[in-house]
Order: sequence, then C-alpha cells, then structure tokens
Amino acid sequence: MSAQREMKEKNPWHTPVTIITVIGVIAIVALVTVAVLQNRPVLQKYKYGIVLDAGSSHTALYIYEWPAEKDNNTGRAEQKYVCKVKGKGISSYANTPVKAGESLNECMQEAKMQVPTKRHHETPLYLGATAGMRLLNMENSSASDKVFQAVEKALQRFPFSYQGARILSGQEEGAFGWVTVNYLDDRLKQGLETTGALDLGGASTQISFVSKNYDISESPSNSVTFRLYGNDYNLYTHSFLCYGKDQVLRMALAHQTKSGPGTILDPCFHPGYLELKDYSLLYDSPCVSDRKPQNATGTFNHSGAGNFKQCQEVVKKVFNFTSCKYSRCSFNGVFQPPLQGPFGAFSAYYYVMDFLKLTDATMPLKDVKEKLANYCATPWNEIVKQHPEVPIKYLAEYCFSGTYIITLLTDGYNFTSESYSNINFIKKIKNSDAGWTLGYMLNLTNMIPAEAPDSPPLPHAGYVTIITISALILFVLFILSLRFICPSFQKTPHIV
Ligand SMILES: O=P(O)(O)OP(=O)(O)OP(=O)(O)OC[C@H]1O[C@@H](n2cnc3c(O)ncnc32)[C@H](O)[C@@H]1O
Ligand SMILES: [Ca+2]
Repeated sequence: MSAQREMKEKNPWHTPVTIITVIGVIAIVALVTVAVLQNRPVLQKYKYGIVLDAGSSHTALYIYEWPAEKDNNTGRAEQKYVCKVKGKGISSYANTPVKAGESLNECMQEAKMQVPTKRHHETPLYLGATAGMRLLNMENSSASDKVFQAVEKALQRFPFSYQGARILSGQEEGAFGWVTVNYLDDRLKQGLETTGALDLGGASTQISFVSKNYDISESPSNSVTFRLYGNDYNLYTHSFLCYGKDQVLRMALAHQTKSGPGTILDPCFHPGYLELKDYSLLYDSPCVSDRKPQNATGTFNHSGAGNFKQCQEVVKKVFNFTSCKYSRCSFNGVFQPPLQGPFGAFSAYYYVMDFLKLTDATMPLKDVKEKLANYCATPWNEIVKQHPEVPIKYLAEYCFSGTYIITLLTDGYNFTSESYSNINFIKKIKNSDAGWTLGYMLNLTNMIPAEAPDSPPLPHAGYVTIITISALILFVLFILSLRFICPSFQKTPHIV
C-alpha cells in the first residue's frame, strides 16, 4: 500500500502544477477556438426580389437583396439595382398594348444579369401600377386590361417567380411608401417615433403619417393599422388622384383656357416662354376632360408671365377648400388629422426642390418663397442658357412645380412656417430609393413580422469580445496561480 502511495506521489502527472496546466491549456484552447470559429468570415449568400414600379410618367425596375440566412427578419433588405425603363409609363400604350410589354424587356434582361442564375427561379417578381393605370382604368377599362395582359405575357417569359401585375390602391401606395421610409431608417424595429411620407408623382400624390390625436372612427377610409415588430401603428394615409404634378398642370391650364382664348399669359411659366399647344392633348385626361370648353378646338399659345404670387393664385384654384364634413380637412373635403413629427418628401418633391436648390431643411419658408419668386421671374432665354443639360420639358415646368409644391404643402396640407422645417426632401435612404416598392415587397414576402423576433442576448461583436477578454483573464489567473498557489513552480523543476 505504502509503495503504491509513494508511486502516486512521485508520478509527475499527479502534481497540482500539471493538473492546473492541463486544465488551463484546454480552457484557453477551447475559448480561442470558439472565438475564432465564430469570427471567421462567412460567405454571405443573398436572396432577391424584383418590383416594377409602373408609374404614370415612367416605369422603373428595382432589385432588392437581403442576406439569405437572415431572412428570418433580422437582415435588412436593400436596393441592389435600379433600371429606368425607356419611354413613358405603361398607361401611355393604351392604343398599342403590346409595346407596353416590349418596353420592359431591356430592364428585365438587365435583371437576369444582376440576379445570380441559381436564384432566378426563387426570386419573386411583382409589377405594381399606380395613378396612370388608375386613370386609364377609369376611362377605358378594356384598354387597361389589354395593357396588363401584354405586360403579364412579357414578364412571364423571364425565369423569375412571377407574382402578378396589378393596380395598387391609393391607400396601399401611401402606406407602403411610409413603410419603406421607416423600415430603411430602422424606426420600425426599434419602435422609434415614425417619419411621415410625402410622395408626389405625375398623376397622384400621397400623404401618410401617424398622428397620436387621430380618432380612427372619423374617417375609416383614411386609416391603415399595422402591427410591426411588436408595435401597433395607426396610420393616416390619403392619395389624391389627379394631384400629381402633370395632372395639376393640366388642371391649371384648363382653368386658364376655360374661355377658350387663343393665347394665355401664364404666371407659372417664365417671361418670354412661348409654346403652341394642342387643346385636345391638354384635355385628354379624366382629370380635366369634363371641363373642355365647347369652342376649344385646335391650338392655343401658351406664353409665360413669371409671377410667383399670381401663379399661387392660379394653383389654389385647383383645390376646393369650401366643404368639410369632418373636424378638420386638408382640401376637397378630405379628412386630415393634425400634422405630427418629421416628414420625408420624395419623388417629384425631391426632383423639383433639388433642381431649385431648396432642399435645405434649415431654410425658412419665407426664404423658399422669395427664391422661388426670383426664379419664376427670370426670363426663359436666361434659364435655357443656364441649364443646357436639363431637358426643356422639365426646365419649363420647375417654376410651376415649385409653386405647386409650396401651395400643396401649406394651403393644402396645412404646414405652417414652423412645421415646414419638419420636411426633409429626400431621394434615397441608405442607398435605397424612397418610394412604395420596397414596402410592397416586404409586405408580400412577409419580411416584417408582427412580433419582434427573438434576438440573441448579445450582438456577435460583443460575444467575441467577451470570449477574448475571458480567455485573457483566464490566462493571467493561470500564470498567477502557478506563481502563488504553487511556489514550487518558481523553482527550476528537477526532472530525475
Ligand atoms: O406616382 P405616379 O403618379 O403614378 O407617377 P410616377 O411614379 O410616374 O411619377 P415619378 O415620381 O416618377 O415622377 C413624378 C414627376 O416628376 C417628373 N420628373 C422625373 N424626373 C424629374 C426631374 O429630374 N426633374 C423634374 N421632373 C422630373 C416626372 O415626369 C413626373 O411628372
Ligand atoms: Ca410614383
């Protein structure tokens, strides 16, 4: 027995130093291995979604991508690519529907190149049409059906997972624009105060915001409720058909030509501007067709006077402020709760205000109006000389469009000199365009959960840091233990 004990005591593997050394080394190797494995760069795989925005003035194709392993709602979808379809919007092909389909081919070919081939068949493809097709559908529903058939046929030829083409309601257009803005700003996931969305298209305009004082029962048709990431939102939204900037221009011109004169002196166009315009083209829209004067045939001279104040008076005539059956209205008898919080204003709000250099949110409303008045008063030949790179059609209309934007925001939506500074004119948020398309795709792919996803207790970086620090502490303790707990370690070991 005593010989056995002696052997055990002499066995170098049974000394405390060896045991501590072995345990320490194993612990450190394990910790470092875990940290390194967790930290190794993983090859990121992406999933894709394609949305075609068939607007009244043009069509754009957007490709979104998001990390494949995170589609359980933790990775953010972002815009990877945008393709502007050449030519006008699909509603302009009412008489030649096949061409509406053909117009999409070039961008669709591009999409084939942009999305990795092995993802093609699982990539959803949506087409949403807005106010141009709403108007065509009102005017001539069989023509609008034919345009959709042609578009559908063209899209189905591509290897993506085609999910349909349809007209969005104004409510959807407004609500999905709001979802996009707040999703990209990470406001939804974090339950932060939301940003309102202002979208100005060619044929309609949308306003969407959360107002805490909003009584949902007052106008149910303006209310959209969402539960996103565990938070409830009661969104006010309204889309004004015919209040996009192209249709409002028609309405303003219709108002000025209602007595059928041969020449109109338009305060919304620059002094010296003169164009011969066609009555039948001007009145070729359900927004104005009922106002066509009997004697309005042939052409009229459209000449500019360049007067901001008078232009505002003309623009105000397109709004009806007289009747409101609710506690408060914007215009045309449409309910609107009190404005609240910051707003993002995109699409034509941005194009126009960016051109006019009026996007600076710190610029007081009074200065914005003054600059606009000076711009409108500038002679047309000077404007053309100053901006040789800008298409003439856009250039001619910036005075009108800027005046419409200011009038819509202040007289229409009731922004004041103070609340005007809450409006940010934006094009993109973190590289993705502001607009309804991303919100539409997120909704149809169920990428925003109603409840907040279970998140790991620590973010990855925090996890790796803690592992590394623990390893270091363990290592230091290990050295100390060798020195203090086992003083023999300080002596040179004698191996006999
Ligand atoms: O929403 P809907 O009403 O269907 O229309 P849309 O989707 O086609 O409308 P956009 O936002 O694309 O454009 C709005 C308007 O701005 C015009 N537009 C586009 N780019 C512009 C630019 O650089 N400068 C001035 N106007 C521009 C365009 O012709 C439209 O009249
Ligand atoms: Ca649009």
